[in-house]
Amino acid sequence: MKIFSAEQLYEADKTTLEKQEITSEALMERAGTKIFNWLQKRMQGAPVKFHIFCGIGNNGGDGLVVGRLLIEHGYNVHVYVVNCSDKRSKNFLINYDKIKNATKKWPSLMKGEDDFPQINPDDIIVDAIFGIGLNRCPSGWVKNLIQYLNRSQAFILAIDIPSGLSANAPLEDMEAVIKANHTLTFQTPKLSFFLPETGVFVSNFDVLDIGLDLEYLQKTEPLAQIISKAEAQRFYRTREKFGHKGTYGHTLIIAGSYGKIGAAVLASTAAFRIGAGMVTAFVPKCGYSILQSTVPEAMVLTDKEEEFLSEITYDFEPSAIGIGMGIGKNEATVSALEKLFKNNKTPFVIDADALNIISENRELLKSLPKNSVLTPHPGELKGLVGKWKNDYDKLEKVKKFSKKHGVVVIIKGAYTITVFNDKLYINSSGNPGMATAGSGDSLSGVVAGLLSQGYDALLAAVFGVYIHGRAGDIAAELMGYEATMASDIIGNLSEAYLDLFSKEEPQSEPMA
Ligand SMILES: NC(=O)C1=CN([C@@H]2O[C@H](COP(=O)(O)OP(=O)(O)OC[C@H]3O[C@@H](n4cnc5c(N)ncnc54)[C@H](O)[C@@H]3O)[C@@H](O)[C@H]2O)[C@@H](O)CC1
Ligand SMILES: Nc1ncnc2c1ncn2[C@@H]1O[C@H](COP(=O)(O)OP(=O)(O)O)[C@@H](O)[C@H]1O
Ligand SMILES: [K+]
Repeated sequence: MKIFSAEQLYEADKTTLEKQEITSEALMERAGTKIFNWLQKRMQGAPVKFHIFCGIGNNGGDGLVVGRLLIEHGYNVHVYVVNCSDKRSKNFLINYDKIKNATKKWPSLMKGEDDFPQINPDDIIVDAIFGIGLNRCPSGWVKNLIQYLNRSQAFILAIDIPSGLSANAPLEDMEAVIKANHTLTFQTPKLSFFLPETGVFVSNFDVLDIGLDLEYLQKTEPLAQIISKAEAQRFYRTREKFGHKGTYGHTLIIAGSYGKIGAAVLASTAAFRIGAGMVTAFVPKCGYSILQSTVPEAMVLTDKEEEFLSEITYDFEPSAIGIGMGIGKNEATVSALEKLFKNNKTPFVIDADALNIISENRELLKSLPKNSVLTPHPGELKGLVGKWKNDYDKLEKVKKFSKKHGVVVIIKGAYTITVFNDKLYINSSGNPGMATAGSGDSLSGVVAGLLSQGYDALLAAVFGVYIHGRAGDIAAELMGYEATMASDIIGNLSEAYLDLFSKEEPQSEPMA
């Protein structure tokens, strides 16, 4: 699924009106009806009280449509106009008249704090104050209203986007945003939903298809692409009947130091489970018997040093190298890394301490093999690209870094984002149960294992992140978030593969 900017959505809106020969009023009715149907399906006429807060633009117009439809179906509804300006939009005004014709209970005009209504914790708030047309931070009594609604404990359903949040621009005032319990967004989710600073205001969301022009949506280059099952299915490469272990490559995992040999175990196992034909682990001497007994399928090479890596030598041609997990930052390791980078054209996955070493020895950036996949968590990323002002600034910095060094960067976290040049791929799988030691090591093994099977760097990154997250989801379904450990994620890579082509259970009946 594509993510479009607010500007592109306005353009899509315009194209839709022209091509479908409908009025903007009809499109708003369509959008409001979708919201109403969503609510009706869940509420089934329940006598709960709805408070609908409408701004004076088209987001407010949507709120008025929802209010009218709820009233017509007998719900207990109170509609408020958050009257922050006289510049009401045309479709707001049309729907303001329509709601006045539908009920004697006209919307209340709010002009300040004195007009704030009483809201009980078991009421429902519909937030239609601002949509994607937000052009400045909410301030004054409108900001106070937003805070008042957030404090109410009532369930907040945001229309299109929580009011105060921009679709694709940074947040200026954290205190002036609706903290929605659920958001119903039109046509495509907005970029802000997926970034840690702004995503917290959205929590859950559903996308409602309002039938914007398909051709426009298909041909327009999006801000970002969401990777879910449908995309992952397209990336998957089938195993050949006459394939042999050589066909699926030989992954070299260079990892571990004294006390952190587990990182090598996890990455090597993950590389096998994702389908690498062979795996060799290169570890300090102290890792030898650990590797041989925990991953008997792997071959093991050891450094001359007992506790850390100092000279990386091997006598075969790996098809991919995963390096850095748990290696520490010993001086000897730094020069071993430098030599390895300079003398290699093998596809690399670079993780953890290898990233920290690069950050602290910037000249290493020059010998970074092109098309490497870098897998930083936020702390490691800061070392690579410097501090950022906000999440949007972070994305720009990473795009620049990716372009300059010709590498793929996986920004790990909830909604891991893979960046290649100026393209963004947002992962949809994964869960907070994966916030556990070693889950990053297993991701590095997964991506290295895919590279060695011939997936190119970008595909290995994007597909690997999806499958890893899906394995984490399946693990968490079985064990719960808290109990999930990195080895459970690896153990469920098999299920994640099988799930890729399993028939989807129907999740809900089609909307009325
Ligand atoms: N583009 C589309 O495809 C569709 C959009 N629709 C709705 O239209 C919305 C966008 O409508 P609009 O462009 O009218 O914009 P909004 O309704 O989001 O708000 C814009 C209005 O609020 C004012 N405003 C913005 N920020 C403010 C602030 N901080 N304090 C006070 N006033 C502020 C603006 O000056 C303008 O008058 C969408 O979010 C969606 O809900 C739907 O009706 C259906 C189709
Ligand atoms: N809240 C979350 N939701 C989804 N995925 C998460 C979440 N927290 C962590 N993850 C995933 O878990 C992995 C953690 O990696 P990392 O921090 O490097 O762990 P470690 O260094 O301990 O191996 C990443 O793939 C990340 O995307
Ligand atoms: K809103």
